[in-house]
Amino acid sequence: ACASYRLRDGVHPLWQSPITIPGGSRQSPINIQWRDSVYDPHLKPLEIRYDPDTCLHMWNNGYSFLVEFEDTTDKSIITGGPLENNYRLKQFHFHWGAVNEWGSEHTVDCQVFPAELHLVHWNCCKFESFEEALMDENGLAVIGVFLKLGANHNGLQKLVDALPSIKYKDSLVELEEFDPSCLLPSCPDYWTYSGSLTTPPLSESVTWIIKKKAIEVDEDQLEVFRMLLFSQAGEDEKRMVDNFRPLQPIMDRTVRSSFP
Ligand SMILES: NS(=O)(=O)c1ccc(S(=O)(=O)NCc2cccs2)s1
Ligand SMILES: [Zn+2]
Repeated sequence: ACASYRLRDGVHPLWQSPITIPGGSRQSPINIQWRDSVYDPHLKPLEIRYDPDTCLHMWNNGYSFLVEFEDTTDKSIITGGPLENNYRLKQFHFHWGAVNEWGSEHTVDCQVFPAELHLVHWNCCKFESFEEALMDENGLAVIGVFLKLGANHNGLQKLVDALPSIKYKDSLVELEEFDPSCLLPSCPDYWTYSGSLTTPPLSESVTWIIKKKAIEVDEDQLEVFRMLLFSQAGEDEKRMVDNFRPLQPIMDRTVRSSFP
């Protein structure tokens, strides 16, 4: 197990609820032990087709900030990789720390990153809606991308510039087109495993696809994430930081890699 600054068991400050659920056998996030992952030569390349015109708005939901997409057509989908069907993009969001020393949800060989991006998709072949897909073990697919400190990320800056307008919980700002592909590393390599949502309802319905390569963002960009608030306008201000769930036990799961 990883030596961690993180809260292990008990109550997580973010949700004031137990952070492990009784009977959970495939909870997320987990530590990905590189040497324990198994190369699966049958894994296909992930196919990602996002249409920037499906971008709707960005809002602060009191856990993170999320960019939501119009998911009534197959305009923005992923397929291939470990997936049997097409999955429609619904939203993406981030998790980050109060400081650069931690913030990601998943870790690799116990290495934490300052932040992690999640692109959330639902199985539009088998279900009519995200809410329906949420209830099925193959209902959701989330792509995880680690953020590391480095150069300013030009594509991310467009979102960063709009964050001050959604400082408070439940605030929203319209976005014109945004192409989330700019937030993906060019390297196709990924790990994949069966897991769950990392916030309530913690549904065990997620095929996780964790990109091996991180994207670079600069410190100023992360500092703008940290000026968001968990709290609503008029409440006493609670900075939105450390919105990550502690590591969960891998139980009897195997992480597969798309690369040898
Ligand atoms: N971290 S994660 O990708 O496993 C998700 C947890 C809940 C999700 S949600 O799609 O139900 N939206 C609500 C949200 C809550 C927090 C950020 S978004 S996505
Ligand atoms: Zn997330």
